[in-house]
Amino acid sequence: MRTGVIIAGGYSTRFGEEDKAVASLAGTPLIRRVADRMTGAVDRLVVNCRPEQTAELRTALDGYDHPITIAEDTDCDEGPMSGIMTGLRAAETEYAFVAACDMPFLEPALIERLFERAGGHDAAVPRVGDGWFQPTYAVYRASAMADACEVALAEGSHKIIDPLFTLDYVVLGEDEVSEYASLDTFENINTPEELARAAEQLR
Ligand SMILES: Nc1nc2c(ncn2[C@@H]2O[C@H](COP(=O)(O)OP(=O)(O)OP(=O)(O)O)[C@@H](O)[C@H]2O)c(=O)[nH]1
Ligand SMILES: [Mg+2]
Repeated sequence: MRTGVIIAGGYSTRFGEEDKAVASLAGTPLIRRVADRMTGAVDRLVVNCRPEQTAELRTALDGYDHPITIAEDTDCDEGPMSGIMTGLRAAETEYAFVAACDMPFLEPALIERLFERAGGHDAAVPRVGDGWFQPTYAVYRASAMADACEVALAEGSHKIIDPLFTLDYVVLGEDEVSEYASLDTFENINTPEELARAAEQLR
């Protein structure tokens, strides 16, 4: 059994007034597009958000066969690492794929590969280009990563990559990633302009 965790507790400040998680990407709420891209590779979903987002996100995610657990932040605005921790704590499977709510071009084949490569380790994470890790497009052993995030947060770190470095992790380099996905798969949406461009790509 595999869980897909979507992190959505951010404030979308670059996006503007609207919560980007529910902004319309070619007619579909962004988070629903992300869930659509995940459901082929996982059995259940966990969505991390702030309590005030829950109703709207549930509506945006209505109608899936996959069970969906909402994991609300108790400490809000603590950054993505805190969201990953909260989401992974709610996962009931050994391994979970984690993605941000603003990555509409997730590739199920690459998600599958990340699960395969994580087996027997604590994490599998892509690294493409100039050494950029993609910790919000990675598979984790849920309890190990949640514990590592808790330690990092307690130490005052908010750098999302810090907990990974304390784990037994496998890196998927650009060559391996490219066998499964185009590098656009890591694109994330921060502004209305980027959302409009993503809609163009989907036409
Ligand atoms: N739980 C939680 N998730 C967060 C937090 N900050 C960001 N995220 C999530 O982490 C992912 C990447 O973050 P950003 O692209 O910076 O999103 P954001 O913080 O909402 O947007 P900006 O305010 O424009 O930076 C998104 O899925 C966010 O929802 C936070 O403080 N708590
Ligand atoms: Mg942010």
